[in-house]
Amino acid sequence: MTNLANINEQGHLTIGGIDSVTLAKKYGTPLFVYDVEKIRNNAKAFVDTFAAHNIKAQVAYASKAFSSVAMVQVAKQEKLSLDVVSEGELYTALKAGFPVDKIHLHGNNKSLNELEMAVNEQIGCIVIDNFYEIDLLATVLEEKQAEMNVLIRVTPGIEAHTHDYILTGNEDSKFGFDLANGQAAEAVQKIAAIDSIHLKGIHCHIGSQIFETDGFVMAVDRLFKTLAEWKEQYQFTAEVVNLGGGFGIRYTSEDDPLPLEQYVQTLIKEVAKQVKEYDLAFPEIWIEPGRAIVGDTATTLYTVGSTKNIPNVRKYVAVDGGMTDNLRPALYQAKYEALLANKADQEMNEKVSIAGKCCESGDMLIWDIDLPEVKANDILAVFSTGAYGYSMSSHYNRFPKAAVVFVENGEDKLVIKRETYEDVIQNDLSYEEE
Ligand SMILES: Cc1ncc(COP(=O)(O)O)c(C=O)c1O
Ligand SMILES: N[C@@H](CCCC[NH3+])C(=O)O
Repeated sequence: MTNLANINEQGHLTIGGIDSVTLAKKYGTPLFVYDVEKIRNNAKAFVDTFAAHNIKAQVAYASKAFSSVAMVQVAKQEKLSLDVVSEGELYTALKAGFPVDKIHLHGNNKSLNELEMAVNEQIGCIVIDNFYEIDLLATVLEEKQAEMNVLIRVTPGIEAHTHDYILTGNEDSKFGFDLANGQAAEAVQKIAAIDSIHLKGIHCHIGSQIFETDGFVMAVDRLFKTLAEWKEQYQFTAEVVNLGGGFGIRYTSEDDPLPLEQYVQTLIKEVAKQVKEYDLAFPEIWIEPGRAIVGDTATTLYTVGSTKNIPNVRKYVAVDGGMTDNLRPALYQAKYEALLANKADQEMNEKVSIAGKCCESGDMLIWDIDLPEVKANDILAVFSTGAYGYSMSSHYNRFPKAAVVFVENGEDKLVIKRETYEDVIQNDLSYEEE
C-alpha cells in the first residue's frame, strides 16, 4: 500500500508534491485533497485512446461522482462531455460555464422542472428512461415550440459482477426500458411518432466498479443485435451508442483494474465487430466514466481523536469524519486503504479499526488496518476517496460538510469551502413567537 504513497524527508505523506500534514493544518479536517494532474491523466486516457483509433466519441464525465464548479471546469478543460442527473448537477455545470451542447441529462424520474431547464438551456441530449418521461418531454417541447435530441436508455439484462446496489443493467432494475420484454422497441416507436424528439441512439449502463470486460462486451453485442432489429423493423439507424460508465478502479490491494485504455480498446474492437456482422453504420461511441475519472485522485485527511481498546477484541480509533463524508463503507461494505500522514515512514505494527464520529455502530471507515502506533491528533489519510465521497456526503448529526482542495503544479487551492454551523442551520426557521 505504501508504494502508492509519496513521502517527504519529514516522513509525511505528500499529495501532488505538497505536504499533507501542512494541508490538514491550513484547511482543517476532514479534508478532501484532489491531485488534479491525476484527474487530467485519467480523462486523457479515455479521450486519447478514442482519438488514436480515429473514433468519433464523447467521453462524458459522470458528474454524480463528484460535482463542483471547479471539477466541472477541469472536465471542460480536458474536453470531456458531462453527464448530469439532476437540476442541481445541471445548475452546477451551467455556473461552471460548461458548453451546453456537451451536457447529457439522465435520471429515472426527471421532473417537469428538470426537463424544462434542459430544454430552455438547449443541452446536447436527454437520455430518456421511461414512458412517463416521453409524454412529459413532448408536452414541454410543444409548449416551448422547441426540439430535443435524445438517446433511449435500455436495460440489456446483464448481471455484471459488482455489489447489488450498484448493478443497473439487469432486467429487474429501476432504470431504462427493458430489451427482452419489448418495452424498448415500444418506446422507439412512440418516440418516432413525435416530431419534436429526435432519437439519436441508444444507451446502456451495466453497473459500477466493474473489472472484467465480459459484461461490457456482452452489452455491446446485445445493443447491436437490437439495432439490427430496429433497422429492419423501424428503419432506425443509431448515430450514437452510449455504453455508460462503470469502469473499476483500485481501492485496495484486492482490486486489480485494467488500464483505462484497455476498456476503451475492448469497446472499440467489439463495436467494430458488431457493425461488420450486422452491416450497420459505425456510430459515435459515447461513454460516461465517473469513478474512473476521479476515484483514485483524492485522499481524505482526518484528525484522530479518541481510541478505545477492547483487549483481545479490537482497538477502535475514531476520526473527525465518517459516513457523513464517506458513505460507501456503510452502504456497500466498501474497503479502503489508509496511512498516518504524519508517520508515513514508520513501521505499521498495530492493527486497528477506524471509526467515524456519527452516532451509528455501522459508521466504520476501515476494519482491521495496520498502522504505526496511533495517537490523538495524528492525521489519517484515506486513499481513493475521489468518487462518491463528497458527492454523497450528508449533514447527519448536523456535521458541516468537509472542505475540498485541489493541488496541481505544487500549489493548493480551496475549491469547496468547509461549511460553518451557520451554513448547516441556514434553512431552519424558528417555531417560537418572535
Ligand atoms: C447512467 C450512468 N452513467 C454513468 C455512471 C457512472 O458510473 P461510474 O462512476 O461507475 O463510472 C452511472 C453510475 O453508476 C450511471 O448510472
Ligand atoms: N454511488 C455508488 C455508485 C453508484 C453510481 C451511480 N449510478 C458508489 O459509490 O459506488
